[in-house]
Amino acid sequence: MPAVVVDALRKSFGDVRAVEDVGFVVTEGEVFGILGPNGAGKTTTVECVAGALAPDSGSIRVLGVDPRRSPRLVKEQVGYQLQSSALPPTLRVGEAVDLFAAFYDSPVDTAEILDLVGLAEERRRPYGKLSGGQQQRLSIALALVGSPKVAVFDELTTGLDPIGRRLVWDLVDRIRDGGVTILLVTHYLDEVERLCDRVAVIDRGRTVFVGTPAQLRQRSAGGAKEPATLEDAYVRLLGAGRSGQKEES
Ligand SMILES: Nc1ncnc2c1ncn2[C@@H]1O[C@H](COP(=O)(O)OP(=O)(O)OP(=O)(O)O)[C@@H](O)[C@H]1O
Repeated sequence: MPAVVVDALRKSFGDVRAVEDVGFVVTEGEVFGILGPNGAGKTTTVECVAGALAPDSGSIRVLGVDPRRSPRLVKEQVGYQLQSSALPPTLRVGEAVDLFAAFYDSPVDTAEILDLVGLAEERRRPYGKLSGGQQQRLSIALALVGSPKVAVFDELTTGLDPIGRRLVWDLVDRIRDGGVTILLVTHYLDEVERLCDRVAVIDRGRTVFVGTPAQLRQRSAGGAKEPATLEDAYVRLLGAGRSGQKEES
């Protein structure tokens, strides 16, 4: 059974059509990247998958379950990484994990999860005193507290230094090795190459590509010379959909 199936998803906010027609299938156990320009509809899509938003139309299945029909079941199966700024600065690391653990019937052990994300030593530190990388790793811990089968990470490494990014990448590897399927919204093509088995590219609310990073390169080569980097291939793919707009040199 696929972990996540999104088909013909559509979602508007008032007059703004955030998602027009998005579809993809995520296989169990893979790290699936979601790419696209600012405002393309990536966060709206994953919020629908996590059951945080109700789609206007289209269908979503998470491990075979429709989040609209069984929101509680899906919320138990999906760990959604909270935007880090949402926590009060005086809340201690261990308290934050205990607080989130209280929402689940059988949460993971606080010490175990802090050990996994490398924050065992920071258990008594207030959230506001953590570095950006530590805050991100805490947000990952909070997403995993309920032992989800699917984890959704939205711009996990934005603003982190190279060492912090690598720590988070290693952590994503370990979470995948633990059998969790991961949806990863990102703007970084090096991150995609490092972590993702397959990606969906969303542009102006529509899926314009689904496949492996290698297929993304091949597709945008289109007979011409293969793009030098995955980022070149991605820019070329999106540029092709923008007639009348020229890339700046
Ligand atoms: N709650 C909301 N109310 C009104 N408009 C919204 C809301 N959430 C998103 N939008 C709009 O929907 C569109 C898609 O937003 P979304 O956040 O899904 O894009 P994104 O691809 O995640 O962008 P980014 O890469 O900048 O995070 C944008 O035009 C955005 O302004």
